[in-house]
Amino acid sequence: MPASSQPVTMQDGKLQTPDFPIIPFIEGDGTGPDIWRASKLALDAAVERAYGDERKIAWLEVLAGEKAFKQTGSWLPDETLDAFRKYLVGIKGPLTTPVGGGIRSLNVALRQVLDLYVCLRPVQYFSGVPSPVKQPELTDMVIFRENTEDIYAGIEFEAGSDDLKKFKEGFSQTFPERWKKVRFPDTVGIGIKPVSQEGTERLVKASIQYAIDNQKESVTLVHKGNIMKFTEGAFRDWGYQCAVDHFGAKPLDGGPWHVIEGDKIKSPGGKLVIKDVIADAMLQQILTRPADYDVIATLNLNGDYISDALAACVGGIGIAPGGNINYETGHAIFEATHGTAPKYADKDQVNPGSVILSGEMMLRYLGWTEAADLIIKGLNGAIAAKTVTYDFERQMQGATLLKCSEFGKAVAEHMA
Ligand SMILES: NC(=O)C1=CN([C@@H]2O[C@H](COP(=O)(O)OP(=O)(O)OC[C@H]3O[C@@H](n4cnc5c(N)ncnc54)[C@H](OP(=O)(O)O)[C@@H]3O)[C@@H](O)[C@H]2O)C=CC1
Ligand SMILES: O=C(O)CCC(=O)C(=O)O
Ligand SMILES: [Mg+2]
Repeated sequence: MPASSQPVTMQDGKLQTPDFPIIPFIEGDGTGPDIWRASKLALDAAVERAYGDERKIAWLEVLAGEKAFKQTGSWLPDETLDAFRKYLVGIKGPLTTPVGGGIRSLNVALRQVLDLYVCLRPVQYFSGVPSPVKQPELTDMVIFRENTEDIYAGIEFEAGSDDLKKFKEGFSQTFPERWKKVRFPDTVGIGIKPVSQEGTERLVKASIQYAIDNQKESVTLVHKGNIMKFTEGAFRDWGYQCAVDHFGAKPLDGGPWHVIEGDKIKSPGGKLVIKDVIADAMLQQILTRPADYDVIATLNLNGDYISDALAACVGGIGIAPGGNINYETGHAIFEATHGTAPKYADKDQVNPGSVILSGEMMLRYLGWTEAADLIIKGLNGAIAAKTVTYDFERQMQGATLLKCSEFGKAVAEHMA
């Protein structure tokens, strides 16, 4: 790192980015190292082309996942958490979470420990990308996924465990009638789904503010509140309440939809509609009526499902970026929507587009818009030239197949 490198800081609610910011990064498991090499090349190229010697990212590798475990015996060393705490803004590759047993998700742990309550996942179509839908350009949505609560909080009791025995005793004694409703009580495993008004409010508030700042027409609260009334249903009710309390929303045609109007609303229609949709219906609406949706505010698990489904509509998770953000403290870790794609590990094959675009989001978050714009230019150029990785090439007529590393270079070359 250059001697002049400094941390990003938050002052009076505004992020301050020095010219040589220290940015911690996690390479990631599986395809992570391949993707990171390609992404770093593209990100550094954008910064250099935009600012010459005036600005440069001082990358600081921090460990997590398999690499961390091999080197330190810890999956998520304290030093890594300390670095993200200290340097505020970072980026990461995907980390493996075993199914059924083993360690709990390190990705979720990072979000919870740093209280990165918004998982921001913009889903937009890049011209020329192959898509399974007829009009992919109609999909232009931004997901605000609650990132710290819901079933992801990890309060689970394994069937047959001592903890579950204790839980069952307490629950069955306190709520005997409810306990009787459990179909197979001897072999049941139990998960708890915490959803709070505070957690909902800060997420929905951020989503409405984003919609106002970006002249969007609607925010849709997506929930399964007909079935999970006091968690997902409460999310919907608290979401509408948040629109009323913080933005002066008024009921639309008697409710439950609301509308925000006034000087601060600069959307083409002059109003911002706050509406809600039940999650299963939403998963078909994104295919049948994508143009009806702009900003999506939803709970953790719904947001996870909707992210991959929406990404598929615009070309897949090879090109689906994201950021985990706490808007009050400024802490943010940018990362792709996809996982480690283990069958492609070390083959230099997968699309680094999601991490490159996550880096683009990070540059914009840091206020380095010129470099962020160059990433978009480079990516558009590489796609327009039909020089793409396997995931696009297999669906494109006349495309040239590039390796992961070659795609990173192609993005950099098309910035010119
Ligand atoms: N934030 C994180 O770190 C996340 C971590 N994970 C973890 O990742 C691991 C693997 O999860 P899995 O369910 O297989 O999901 P993945 O997202 O890793 O992979 C599923 C499929 O998506 C496609 N894909 C993924 N990444 C890319 C890419 N960069 N370029 C092109 N195509 C891509 C591939 O499709 P195809 O086979 O068609 O080529 C791949 O087989 C799990 O341990 C999971 O917990 C999962 C999500 C997020
Ligand atoms: O933490 C994981 O392994 C999976 C997380 C995930 O799928 C996501 O955040 O989209
Ligand atoms: Mg996911």
